[in-house]
Amino acid sequence: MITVENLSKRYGSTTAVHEVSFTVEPGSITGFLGPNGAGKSTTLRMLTGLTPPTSGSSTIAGRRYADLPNPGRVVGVMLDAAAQHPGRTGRETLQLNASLLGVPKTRADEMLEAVGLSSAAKRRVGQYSLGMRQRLGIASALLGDPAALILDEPANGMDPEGIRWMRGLLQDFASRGGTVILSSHLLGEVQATVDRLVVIGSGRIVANGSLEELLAGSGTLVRGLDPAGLRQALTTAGLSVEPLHDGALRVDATAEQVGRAAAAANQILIELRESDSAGLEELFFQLTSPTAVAA
Ligand SMILES: Nc1ncnc2c1ncn2[C@@H]1O[C@H](COP(=O)(O)OP(=O)(O)OP(=O)(O)O)[C@@H](O)[C@H]1O
Repeated sequence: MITVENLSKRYGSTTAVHEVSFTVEPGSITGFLGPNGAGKSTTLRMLTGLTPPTSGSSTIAGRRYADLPNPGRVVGVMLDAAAQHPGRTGRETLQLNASLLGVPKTRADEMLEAVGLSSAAKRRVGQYSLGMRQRLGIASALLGDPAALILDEPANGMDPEGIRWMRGLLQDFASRGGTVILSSHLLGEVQATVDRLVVIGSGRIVANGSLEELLAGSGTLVRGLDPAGLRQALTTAGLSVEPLHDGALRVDATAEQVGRAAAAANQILIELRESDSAGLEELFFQLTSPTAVAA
């Protein structure tokens, strides 16, 4: 289990992370979602002892990262796949990391196999694509056979096939009781992979729950020919309405309730969809927009 309690980080007058708290349970994959600059990397760096927090604390398997005697055997970390030494081959990279961790060097080839890089084992990392470096980073994180994984933007640079592959690998890891947190700035990239979401905007947690809960909470999206008239009609019908951009409205009701209320007021609908991923994406943008966070 990973716990984060009231973590804050200030850089001078900039608050990068403000009182962030959440837990990541074993057997689950949590997506840590937020736009660029939201505070994801800073939070993950604090969690892995690379950045000292201004206040607050975090633990992995019940201990602070700095107190883990051999952290790589407890938690696999990939924060910057591009940071691997470009002059070493994939195999050398993993063999070196294996010796640092105190695991047999043979683990290197096993992990290369596990991430589909066996045929590129002897190539220099500098010649790897970003997607291949992500795979190598994941292999490196898995070397110590840890119970938890912390991955910063692992899908970045991966093609759809790579993302599908990663999904299978992480779901298998979690199904064996592993704890996974992975960050992303794109909901669509991780939506099919994660069970839970922690959404961060401008350094603050703005949503936290299972994908199901958040989907249900995203309500119904509706758009009408006459946005103001439609809003009025829905409000009059007693429904809770939140205007989104482009004249769309988010309503805390089923599509049928929205359709009926609109029909009763002779409002013409041009779009009506219930709590699907598009609705969640919209909600995500709403939640993380600077104005929403400031409100
Ligand atoms: N070392 C630093 N010094 C000063 N400000 C920093 C430092 N590191 C991060 N920040 C600021 O903290 C905020 C959060 O940055 P962070 O990198 O954690 O965001 P992020 O969600 O990971 O974004 P991205 O997806 O772009 O990596 C940003 O405003 C950033 O400019």
